[in-house]
Amino acid sequence: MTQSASGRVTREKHGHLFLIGLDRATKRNAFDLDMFNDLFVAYGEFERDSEARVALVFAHGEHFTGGLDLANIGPAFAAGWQPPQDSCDPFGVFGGPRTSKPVIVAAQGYCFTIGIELMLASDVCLCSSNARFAQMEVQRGILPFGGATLRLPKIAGWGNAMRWLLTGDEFDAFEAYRLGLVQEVLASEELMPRALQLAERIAAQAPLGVQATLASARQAVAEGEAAAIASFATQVPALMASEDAAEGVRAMLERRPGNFKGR
Ligand SMILES: CC(C)(COP(=O)([O-])OP(=O)(O)OC[C@H]1O[C@@H](n2cnc3c(N)ncnc32)[C@H](O)[C@@H]1OP(=O)(O)O)[C@@H](O)C(=O)NCCC(=O)NCCSC(=O)C[C@@H](O)C[N+](C)(C)C
Repeated sequence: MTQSASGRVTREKHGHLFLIGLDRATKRNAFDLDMFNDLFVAYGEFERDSEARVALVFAHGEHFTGGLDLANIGPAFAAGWQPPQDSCDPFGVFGGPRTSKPVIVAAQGYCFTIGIELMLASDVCLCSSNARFAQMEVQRGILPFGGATLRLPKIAGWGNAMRWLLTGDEFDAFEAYRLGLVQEVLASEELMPRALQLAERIAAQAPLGVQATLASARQAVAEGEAAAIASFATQVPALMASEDAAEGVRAMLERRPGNFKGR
């Protein structure tokens, strides 16, 4: 396991998995500027790591995050914060590229504001049954500018999103499931084993196919179906000509799992 420059974000590799851990547990993993920057850097490392196929973001300690450490980070935003060099944007709203590979989030305990927004920008999210969520910016005199206004109405529907965005009230794991924010609710001790299992399952699939699937779905959501359909013209021939597509056919005929290389 390696630590980020500030010691706030751990990185660990398990085969094709890239584990990113929020590590400021004594402060309920509240994001100060160092931690915020380090998360961007960790996503950049994941993106550039040719062996890493899936990232799993989790939190050390009992809570995912208590949100932004406003006193520390507020001035940086007021001064026009810019992403660190060679980083990727975990939220997809702060500038810089997003990672092209899938990200799974496993959350427990408090999962406030930026924690929800990290989930909304990720691909599959799990939480433990003790998780508590709140997008509480309106209680702090600001708005959720980390993606919740863009994405929660899309996944949860207008009224469901406004119920929580306009009050900042807390909601529980089962409401998060109903809203579509998380795909599974688990007992605390099952959270990480299940998240790892799911990450392994995705990592075992053909990487180029996984990334193309993600890119196509993202494009359809952001730019509409016509744009995503137009991209098939380049995506499909490139994938069909890949070594992994040939291996996929061989594996099917030989009735065995594919052994994919990502090329
Ligand atoms: C999370 C919490 C419910 C936990 O309560 P607890 O009783 O279990 O623990 P605690 O004693 O309150 O906290 C433990 C330590 O953790 C610190 N801490 C907890 N949350 C923090 C936070 N958000 N910022 C800084 N420190 C925070 C506490 O100050 C404290 O530090 P200390 O031991 O040195 O006194 C409680 O601490 C709390 O309400 N924290 C504040 C939550 C909050 O207001 N978060 C900011 C919301 S606004 C926000 O996130 C901005 C966001 O919109 C930006 N973006 C759009 C980009 C996402």
